[in-house]
Amino acid sequence: MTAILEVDKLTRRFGGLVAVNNISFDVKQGEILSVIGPNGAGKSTLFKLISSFLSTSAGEVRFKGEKVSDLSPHVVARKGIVRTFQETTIFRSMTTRENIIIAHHLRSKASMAGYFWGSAQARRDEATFAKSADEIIQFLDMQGIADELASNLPQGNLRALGIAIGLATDPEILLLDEPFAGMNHDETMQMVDLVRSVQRERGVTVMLVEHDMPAVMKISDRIVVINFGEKIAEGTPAEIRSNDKVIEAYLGSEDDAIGI
Ligand SMILES: Nc1ncnc2c1ncn2[C@@H]1O[C@H](COP(=O)(O)OP(=O)(O)OP(=O)(O)O)[C@@H](O)[C@H]1O
Repeated sequence: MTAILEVDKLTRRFGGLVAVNNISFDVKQGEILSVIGPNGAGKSTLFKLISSFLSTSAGEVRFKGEKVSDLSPHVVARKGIVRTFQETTIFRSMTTRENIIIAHHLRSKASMAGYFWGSAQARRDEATFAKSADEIIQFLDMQGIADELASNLPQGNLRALGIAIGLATDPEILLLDEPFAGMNHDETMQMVDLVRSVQRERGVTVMLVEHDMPAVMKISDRIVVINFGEKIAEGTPAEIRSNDKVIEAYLGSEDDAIGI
């Protein structure tokens, strides 16, 4: 598999603190790659650098060979690197379907003025977006909550809506920030299946940051482990599970053991 994303000697400092220190790894087209590490290891900072929500101190990120670090976040998102947050921006007073339709505007061809005046392009986009939203709703099996207000949805459904919103922007790489946080076992396993189907059936490359080790071990093709801002290991779940440096990093940390 070829690399779709290259993280090359990436560094980010906050004053005297080096939150991400000279980290390099590749993300292969179509894989699910998890980034793990104890609390404060630098995972969120790494994600923010990849999605350009933070500027780099040194090094760069390349998407299909082109440097994307230090561009503005919306430019990076339009190129196809889309980050969903723990609490993705969901309009609570809108329905599931309306939220997904709105999210499509990131890839809209019409200008804002076009929307205001109801241009032909804007009308074409609206029809396309509504059709695509229904297709995403079907794909994620959300028909039962399509017309429900987001404010009425339980946590698990909101998380799935976050993925739906991500898909609406037609991503090539989806960055998921703690997709299983706060979920019980059954909800987590449903979410694991959902993310797997996004990868398998829609060909989306997925990167995720997560603390839930059993879920990480189940879902990941490969795992990158960071500690104190540095990469300490990279490999398959089986390799990571038995890696001495990883076990040592997790011993005495607040996180659960590596899930052996
Ligand atoms: N904006 C900031 N200004 C100063 N320090 C920061 C900033 N953001 C993160 N840090 C520091 O950088 C280090 C890495 O933080 P980061 O949030 O990336 O870790 P993490 O691995 O995501 O942690 P967690 O698992 O607890 O979410 C921490 O010491 C944190 O306090």
